[in-house]
Amino acid sequence: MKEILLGVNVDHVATLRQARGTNYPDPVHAAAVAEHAGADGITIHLREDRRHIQDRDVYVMAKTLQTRMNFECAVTEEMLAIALEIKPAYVCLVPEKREELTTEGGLDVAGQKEKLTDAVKRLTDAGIKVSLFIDADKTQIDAAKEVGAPYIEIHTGCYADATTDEEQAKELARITEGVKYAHGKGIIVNAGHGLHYHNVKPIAAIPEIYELNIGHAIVARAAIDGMSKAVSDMRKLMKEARQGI
Ligand SMILES: CC(=O)[C@@H](O)[C@H](O)COP(=O)(O)O
Ligand SMILES: NCC(=O)COP(=O)(O)O
Repeated sequence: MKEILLGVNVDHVATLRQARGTNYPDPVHAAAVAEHAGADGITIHLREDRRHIQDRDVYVMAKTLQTRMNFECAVTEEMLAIALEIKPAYVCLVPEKREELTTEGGLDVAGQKEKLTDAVKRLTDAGIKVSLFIDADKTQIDAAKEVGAPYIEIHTGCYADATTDEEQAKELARITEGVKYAHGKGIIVNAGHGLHYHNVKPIAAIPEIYELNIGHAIVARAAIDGMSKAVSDMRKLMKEARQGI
């Protein structure tokens, strides 16, 4: 069965740095260690409120990453200008609310097709592969196809936040159906948000998923075991899931 790729999100290395306004820990350093440990790519989310990743981190990583950058950002002129300047391999357009603790849901593509068609075209014309961070919802998947996005990233937050086995099974079924529906339409399907060492395998086992973007849980594990082991342990779980172990 095809290997599933791992994008390591280093946002929360920057959260620890911002907590004290120091210059350590450096997400640039963390990204290099994650790449050495086998990460297939590095994801960073430059939020409008700069609560964790800073502009400096983006510009430095644009020069130092050995794998590839998945630049997550809101659909604003400010962020599109930065993306068009650094030209990362990937841009993932995500919804953002300043008051949110973390990303709460998927982008409403269906409700802003014209704006997203324009953003996707501008980024694609610059040679950037565009992904849309959406819920496992057929209307949103159809809209993603309509606006020309070659990739989507299915939001796995409700699956991760489920409080009962029944709810988690229902969310897994919903994600699985959405992944297969999108794949059937020729979209390359990633997934992420809230995945950790005890819930990743059922998602990684979905054969049509191309890549998982995982951050908070890896950074948390790195605080105990180090980034290298945190990344290699996650990759091992994902590989086992694909092998049906
Ligand atoms: C879009 C997504 O799921 C992640 O990038 C998530 O946003 C991590 O960053 P926060 O924890 O700041 O939301
Ligand atoms: N798009 C998901 C991501 O980049 C990481 O989300 P999380 O693992 O930090 O919840």
